[in-house]
Amino acid sequence: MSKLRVAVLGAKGRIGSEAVRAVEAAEDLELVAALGRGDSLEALTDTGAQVVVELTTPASVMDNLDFCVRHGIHAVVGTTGWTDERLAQLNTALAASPGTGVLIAPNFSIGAVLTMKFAEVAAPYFESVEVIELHHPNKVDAPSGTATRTAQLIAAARQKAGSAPQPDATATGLDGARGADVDGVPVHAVRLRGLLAHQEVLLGGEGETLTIRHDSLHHSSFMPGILLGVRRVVDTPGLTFGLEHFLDLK
Ligand SMILES: NC(=O)C1=CN([C@@H]2O[C@H](COP(=O)(O)OP(=O)(O)OC[C@H]3O[C@@H](n4cnc5c(N)ncnc54)[C@H](O)[C@@H]3O)[C@@H](O)[C@H]2O)C=CC1
Ligand SMILES: O=C(O)C1=N[C@H](C(=O)O)C[C@H](O)C1
Repeated sequence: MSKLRVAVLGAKGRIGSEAVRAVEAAEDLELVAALGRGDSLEALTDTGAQVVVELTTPASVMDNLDFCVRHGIHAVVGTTGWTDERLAQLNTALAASPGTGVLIAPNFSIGAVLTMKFAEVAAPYFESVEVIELHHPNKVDAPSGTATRTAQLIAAARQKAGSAPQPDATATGLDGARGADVDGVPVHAVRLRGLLAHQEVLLGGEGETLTIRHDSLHHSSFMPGILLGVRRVVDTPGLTFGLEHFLDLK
């Protein structure tokens, strides 16, 4: 059986360099391009890449995906910064390129995907819920894509269940002290040397709290999810948002 031809964008970055090694080590995949900032995207078509793993920056991802989708190259995207407007733009591009698949995964690690799922399930059973994400200080975006997605899933689950707004008597204080408001869920971002990627979901009810915590201790935690995405996206046209759809965890 012929190997899937894979390219990595952001190949010199923290996660991109790990992804290069993971693709090289996979027997069913062939790394045909490893591109960094300033490299021409023509290398993707020249080398016949079938799937691109996009791990760059929120500022670069849209142009890169536009090129891939226009050329019928599937993409597995870990880069953050997704908004409704960006997703609509991507969906429009995909509609013009039937058969092309794009997976956007706010987080590729199985523990983080499960954290989101557990938080979604638990959220309607508690009065209060807040998200704290903790990352290395070189991260350019805040809050993290994972925390934003977690808060959105929590908010949707609470709305569906008819949950009341969260109790919060805060009337005065410093701007930002209560975190960012993502669909009514407070999200707090910590940047600390020594950390990699961590998240806590704090849930509180009468006389009890529940804490769901996940820690990515090494970039290797994201590799099984990236490889799964590469293998599945080629048979999944259109936009898939969240690795849970490839884990039968919806
Ligand atoms: N979904 C997930 O599980 C994960 C997602 N990420 C996300 O992946 C992205 C990258 O994270 P890091 O590796 O930590 O950042 P990084 O800054 O270490 O790496 C990004 C790399 O992309 C390169 N780059 C920028 N524009 C480019 C372009 N147009 N073409 C090719 N390369 C380009 C940069 O020069 C840099 O080497 C971030 O958005 C981060 O949040 C990171 C870890 C896990
Ligand atoms: O920048 C990172 O490191 C990470 N980014 C992703 C995010 O913003 O959620 C995934 C993970 O948290 C690591």
